[in-house]
Amino acid sequence: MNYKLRLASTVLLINLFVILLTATSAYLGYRQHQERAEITTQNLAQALENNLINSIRRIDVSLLALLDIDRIHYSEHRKNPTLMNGHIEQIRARLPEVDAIRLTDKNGLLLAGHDVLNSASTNLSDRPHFIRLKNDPTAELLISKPQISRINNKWVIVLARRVNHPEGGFDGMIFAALTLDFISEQFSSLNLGPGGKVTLREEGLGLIARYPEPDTMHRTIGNKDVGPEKLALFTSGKTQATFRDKDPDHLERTVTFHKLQDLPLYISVGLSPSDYLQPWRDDSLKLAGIALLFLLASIYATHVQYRAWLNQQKTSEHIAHQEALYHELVEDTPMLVVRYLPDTRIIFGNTAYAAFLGVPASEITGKQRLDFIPNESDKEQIKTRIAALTSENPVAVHGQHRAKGKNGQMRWTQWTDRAFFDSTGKLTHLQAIGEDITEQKRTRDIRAARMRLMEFAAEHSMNELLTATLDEVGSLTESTIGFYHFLEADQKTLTLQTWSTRTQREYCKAEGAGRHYNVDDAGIWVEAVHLRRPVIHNDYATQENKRGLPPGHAALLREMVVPVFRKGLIVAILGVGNKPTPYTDDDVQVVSLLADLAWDFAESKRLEAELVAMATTDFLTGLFNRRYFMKQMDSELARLKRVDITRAAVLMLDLDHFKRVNDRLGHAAGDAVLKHAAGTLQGELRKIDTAGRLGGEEFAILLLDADLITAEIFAERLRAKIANSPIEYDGHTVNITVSIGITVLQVDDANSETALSRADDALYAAKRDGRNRIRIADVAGGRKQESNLPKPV
Ligand SMILES: Nc1nc2c(ncn2[C@@H]2O[C@H](COP(=O)(O)OP(=O)(O)OP(=O)(O)O)[C@@H](O)[C@H]2O)c(=O)[nH]1
Repeated sequence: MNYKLRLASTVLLINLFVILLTATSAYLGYRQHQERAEITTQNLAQALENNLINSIRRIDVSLLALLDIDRIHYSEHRKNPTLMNGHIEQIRARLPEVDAIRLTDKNGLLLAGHDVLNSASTNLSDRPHFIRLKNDPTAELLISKPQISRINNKWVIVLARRVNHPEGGFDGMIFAALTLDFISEQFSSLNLGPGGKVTLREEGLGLIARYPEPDTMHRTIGNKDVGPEKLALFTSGKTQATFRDKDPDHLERTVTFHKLQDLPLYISVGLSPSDYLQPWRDDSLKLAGIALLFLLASIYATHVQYRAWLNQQKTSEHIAHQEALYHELVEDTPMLVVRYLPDTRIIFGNTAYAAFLGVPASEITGKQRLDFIPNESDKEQIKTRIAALTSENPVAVHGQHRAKGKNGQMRWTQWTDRAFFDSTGKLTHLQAIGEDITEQKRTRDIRAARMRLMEFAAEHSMNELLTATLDEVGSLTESTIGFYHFLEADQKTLTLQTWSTRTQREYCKAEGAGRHYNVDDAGIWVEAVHLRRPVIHNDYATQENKRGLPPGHAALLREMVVPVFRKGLIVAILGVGNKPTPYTDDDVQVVSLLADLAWDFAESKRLEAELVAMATTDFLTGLFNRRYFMKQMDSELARLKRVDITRAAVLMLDLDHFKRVNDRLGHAAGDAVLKHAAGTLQGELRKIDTAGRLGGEEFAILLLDADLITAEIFAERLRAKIANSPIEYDGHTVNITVSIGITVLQVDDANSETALSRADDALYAAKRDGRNRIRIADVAGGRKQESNLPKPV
């Protein structure tokens, strides 16, 4: 049942009940007043009956007494009837209701009694009661119909008795006359109310007396008009009844109709409902008024209530609509939405949030938001953020923290928390909207790491760069172990390259850098090479193929190794280990990216080194080329010019009769001789010295911190070494010698070429002088000097 119908029926029922109650109460009141009226009429009728009967009995007794007196004094009274008057007056004085008592003779002529003397000729023989008394010797007291007295013209009724002659026979009538006025007066003493009515009727229903008396009373005396009820009752012979009747005067009354015992008189007492029901009417009207007021009040209250309900309905609908919109919005958004209480108990989490946590949406409510945040510092951070929200400062707060996502994965999330307060300023709940920024953060972190590594690469060696890469990978994946090893093109030989700083510090007690390692001899950490894909061992202890760890290696909980591919071949592997939580595909992505980057850096470092080498080195002998050698000389000469205290010697060398080797044994043999000579030469140098091949079979040496004497000693040692180191080539023993020209750099030298040509001149001198010997340039005047050292044999 809808509210409207329920409200209407409730109010209707209440009102029906009130109306019923009012009606019942009114009806009962009516019944009570009606019954009371009936009882009152009965009591009044009874009282009147008693009064009248008493009077009549007293009058009758008085008449009988007078008859007795008359019988005793019969003869005297008949002789002088006035004698009787004294007795009559004496008795009448005790009967105030009686107007007159009189005596007639047998012919109806008045003999004695009140005013009889003045009306002696009055004859009553025609009166019906006289005739009846005359004719009926057994007649008792007779009551006449109302009649007008022939003596004083008053309306009276007469109570008469037969007078018998002492010797028998009718001898007249004694009677008492009651004025109707007197009876009416008796009635007037009753309090019947304005509509009340009392009547006395004789046996033929003729009216004797009535109260209130109408103005035309004399015309209504003897009137037999009665109400239908009364008539029916009378006809049925009943002597007493109480009923509602409508009188000929058209007034309805409650009437008690009573026959006066054995007397031929009927008394009727009627009370008008308009009188006795007046208090009931007043009460009922009041009650009805109250009921009406209640009805109106209830209708008004219902109306107000209904309006309020309608408003409430509208508000509820509006709120429900807003709620639906909010839920739709919140459920459709890919953002994570969670509403929670100040103690972080969740009251709502959207689908995206549930999916993020990997918890069924239905189970989220009631859980603590902090339960999904494993990191203690993050928890503290959130509590601080919540505390910062007050009703005075209700702005949203932003922050990032880690959260335990689906399958226990650690995810980075970014949140905006907003607080809601009630009207008293009390914090009721909070709403946080967030997103999973793990990918973004990873991309950002990787980009930052790349930038750092690129900067780092410019200033550091390949190995330093690889270590730095491993340190970055370690912090991105929360790993405490990291290693980077190269794989040769045979895909079998690993070259142990480097480890992360932390690994070197905490784990790798065994030295292994540069060691070659056969893939087939390695443990499961090289599975990535066998399987040619990234491999994760999240529970290292349960792995069957592990071969154990070298002594001094800390326990390995879990590891992940990714291969680096170039042109279909694995060129390197990067491994990490001991992350506190399991490694995931996300880690593979991070590690792969940086491993690749590291390889590219390593490659470019290698190429760079190659290019440098190519630019400075003679490809056949491995000595520096002419350009580089001259550059070294330039810088040394510049230093000399700058400081003027440094010393440097320059040696020019040329193999003797080298052409013959070529001619005799071929060009390859010549190359071999050149290499051999270069090797011997290089072997004699200190680290600070520089040797270069200037072209063909011509070499040069720059000896730092050396004067002519030192240079000469060195040159001689070199000459002797070469001369005494024949080379075996293709079954031939090739003996070679070398001629050397020496000079020193001088502040005055215009450039390197100046010094070099001086040495070259000395060399030419050595050749000219017979080869396999040393000549020193005359630095002062450019004169060639022969060496003081022993001559070659
Ligand atoms: N095998 C070989 N021969 C070279 C190379 N560069 C130059 N030569 C040869 O070295 C020889 C140099 O000959 P020459 O300049 O006549 O000098 P020589 O035969 O050593 O005689 P002297 O210097 O006078 O003792 C030439 O035959 C060049 O072809 C090289 O890189 N390899």
